[in-house]
Amino acid sequence: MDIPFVKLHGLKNSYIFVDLFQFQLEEEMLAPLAIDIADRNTGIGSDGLILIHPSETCDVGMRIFNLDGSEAMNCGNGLRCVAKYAFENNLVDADTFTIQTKAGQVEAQVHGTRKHVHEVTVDMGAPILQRELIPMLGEEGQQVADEAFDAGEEQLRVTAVSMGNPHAVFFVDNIDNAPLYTAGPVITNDSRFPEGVNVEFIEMVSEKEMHFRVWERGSGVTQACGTGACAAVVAAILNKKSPYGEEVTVHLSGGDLFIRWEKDGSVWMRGAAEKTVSGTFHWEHGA
Ligand SMILES: N[C@@H](CCC[C@H](N)C(=O)O)C(=O)O
Repeated sequence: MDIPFVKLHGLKNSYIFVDLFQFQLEEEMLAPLAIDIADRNTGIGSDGLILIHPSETCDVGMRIFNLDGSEAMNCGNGLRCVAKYAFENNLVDADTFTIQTKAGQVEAQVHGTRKHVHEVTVDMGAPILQRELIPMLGEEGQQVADEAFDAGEEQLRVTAVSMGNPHAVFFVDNIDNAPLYTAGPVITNDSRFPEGVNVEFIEMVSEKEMHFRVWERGSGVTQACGTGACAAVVAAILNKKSPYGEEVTVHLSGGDLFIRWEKDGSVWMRGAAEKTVSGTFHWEHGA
């Protein structure tokens, strides 16, 4: 089977995109295709697969599969890439439009021209803070902010936030010493998070600036995570390290994102999206 694809990335968090406006895939193909196409040794190489599809409720729809073939409900960097692709390929009429995700609807505004969108702002909606909705086991009805968290060799404090997908945020004094490769793969599968969790380590530089590293559920260490950056800024505000309503610069391994959380309202994400490669993936297993 020959599958047309485009590779885009948001701050080097890269995905292979298949446009289902033009090409059809069967449901049972999606998880195995994600594993094969994203494989860095035998496939194209990326952090996962994203499908851009027609939607009955929004201008365009997005589905995201991690490197291990698991499907996630949301992807911030993916949303900016989908917005860039949709506008540059005339799938949408205006520079502001809606995108359907499995976590709900968001609104994106592209910055640039039909030939080249360089930046996208997304209204990511309100964060979900109630423990059982993240979901995280424990006493229901409460927020999880600065709670003691036994991670085996590490005694940490967690703030848990869902941006449609679950995030466990840990503040550290020095990002270079964060236990990303040791605690990351353990916490992501911790039974206190029944659906797994994305794990973020944050060093605050000032009220409006932070360093960020992530171990993503289903993909491992990536260069950036858009929903993770949103969750990190929400966590900083819940812990009174940052103010409501002000843009916070998040320094990720792959570049910067600009995040703002309005009190009792939406989280706004602004950042780059770039296209690098396009072509046809000849998928032996799909033949
Ligand atoms: N990189 C993404 C998040 C992708 C999904 C995540 N690994 C999950 O399983 O929830 C982003 O930019 O938000």
